[in-house]
Amino acid sequence: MPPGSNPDAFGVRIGPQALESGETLPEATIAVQTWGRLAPDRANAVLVEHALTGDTHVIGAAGPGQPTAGWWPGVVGPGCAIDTDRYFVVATNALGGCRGSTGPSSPAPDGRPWGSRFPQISVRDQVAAEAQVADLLGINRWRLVVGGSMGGMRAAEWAASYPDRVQDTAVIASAGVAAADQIAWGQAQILAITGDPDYYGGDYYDRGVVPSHGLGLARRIAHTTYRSADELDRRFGVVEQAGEQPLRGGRFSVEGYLDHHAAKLVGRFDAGTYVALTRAMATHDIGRGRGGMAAALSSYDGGLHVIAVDSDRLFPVSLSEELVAAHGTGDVHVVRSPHGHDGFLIETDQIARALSTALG
Ligand SMILES: CC(=O)SCCNC(=O)CCNC(=O)[C@H](O)C(C)(C)COP(=O)(O)OP(=O)(O)OC[C@H]1O[C@@H](n2cnc3c(N)ncnc32)[C@H](O)[C@@H]1OP(=O)(O)O
Ligand SMILES: N[C@@H](CCO)C(=O)O
Repeated sequence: MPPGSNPDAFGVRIGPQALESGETLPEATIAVQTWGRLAPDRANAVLVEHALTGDTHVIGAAGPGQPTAGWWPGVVGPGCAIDTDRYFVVATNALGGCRGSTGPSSPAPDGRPWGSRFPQISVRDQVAAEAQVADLLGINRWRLVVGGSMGGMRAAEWAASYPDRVQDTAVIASAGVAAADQIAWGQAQILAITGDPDYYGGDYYDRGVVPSHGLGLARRIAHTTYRSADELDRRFGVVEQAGEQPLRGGRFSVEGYLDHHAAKLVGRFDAGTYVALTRAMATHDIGRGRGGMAAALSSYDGGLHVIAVDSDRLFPVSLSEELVAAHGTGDVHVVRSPHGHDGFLIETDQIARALSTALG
C-alpha cells in the first residue's frame, strides 16, 4: 500500500507554515478523519492524536487503503469512553506524516517529492498546524485532546501552546519533554535508515527504491523498546523459530517476531517520515523557550490526566510523574500491563476506564 492513500480521510489545506527551525513550509495539508456530529454549541469536539506510525484510522477494519485495522478499538466508538454518539471525534495525521498530511514523501512546489529538502519539524509545529485545522473546522475549544506516545506529546503541547482551547488533556505513555534515553534509541533508528544505501540522502522517492532494510532495522530496534523485557522473555524464551535451528544459522522465535513487525511496517510506512517524526519526538519539549515545563503549563487550568504503563521502559512512569508535578495537580493513573509501552494500544479496557473518569 503506497503511503498517503487513506480513503477515509480528507485533506485540510492550511497554507504556509512558519516552523520553529526558522524555515517555512510554503504550503501544507493535514489529513483529517471525523466521527459523530459537532454539537450546535461546538463544545463536544475531541481530538485524538496518533503515535509515531499511526494515522487517522483510529477505528475501523483493515481494507483497501487501510493496511491495518484501527489502532484504538474499544476506546473510541459508539458507546465507548470516547463515545462517537456523544462527541465529535477528530483525528489528524501529524505534519510530517505519510498518510495524507504533508511530509517528506509529499510533492514540493516543484512537483518533486520533498525528500531531503523537507524542513525539520517539531511537535510544536505539528500542534500549530492542528490549531489551524481546528480554526477551519470551527472548533475554538476541544472538550478533550488525547493521545499516546508521540500523540501524548502533541496533547501536552496543546495544553502548553493553547491553554484556553483545551478543556481536558490526556497524555498517555508519554512525557512533557523527551528523555536522553529516547533520543538515544531514536538516533540508532535514524542511523539505520539514513545508512541504508537505498536512502540516497532522503531522495529515494523517484529512484524506484525504498530503504526497506534500514526502515526494517529501525522498526526492530523500536519494537524491542515498545515491549517489556519480561514479556519478550516469557513469550519467546530461547525457543527457535519453527523449522529453524539457531546453531545452524536459523533464527530464534523472538527474531522471527521482530522480522514480522519489520516487514509489516516496511509495507505500510515511509522511511523519510519515520526519520522526520523521530527527530520531532527527540526535540519535544513543552518548556522550550518558556522557562521550563511548569512555566509552560502555568496558564493551563484545564484538567490534565496523565496515564502511564507500569512496564513501559521507553516512557517510564517517572516521566509522567514529572509532567504531573510540573502542572501541580492530579496523580498519574498507572495502567497495569506486561506489554510495556505498547500497553497504551493493548490495554484498551484500562485506558477506556481512565478516560471515562477524565471525561466525567
Ligand atoms: C497509535 C499508533 O501508534 S498506531 C500504530 C500501532 N499499530 C502498529 O504499530 C501495528 C503493528 N503492531 C503492533 O505494534 C502490535 O502488534 C500492537 C501493539 C498493535 C498489538 O500488539 P499484540 O496484540 O500484542 O501483537 P503482537 O505484538 O504480539 O504481534 C502479533 C503479530 O506477530 C506475529 N508473530 C508472533 N510471533 C511471531 C514469530 N515468532 N514469528 C513471526 N511472527 C510472529 C503474529 O502472527 C501476529 O501477526 P499479525 O499481527 O500480522 O497477525
Ligand atoms: N506501536 C506504536 C508505538 C509507538 O509509540 C507505533 O508504531 O506508533
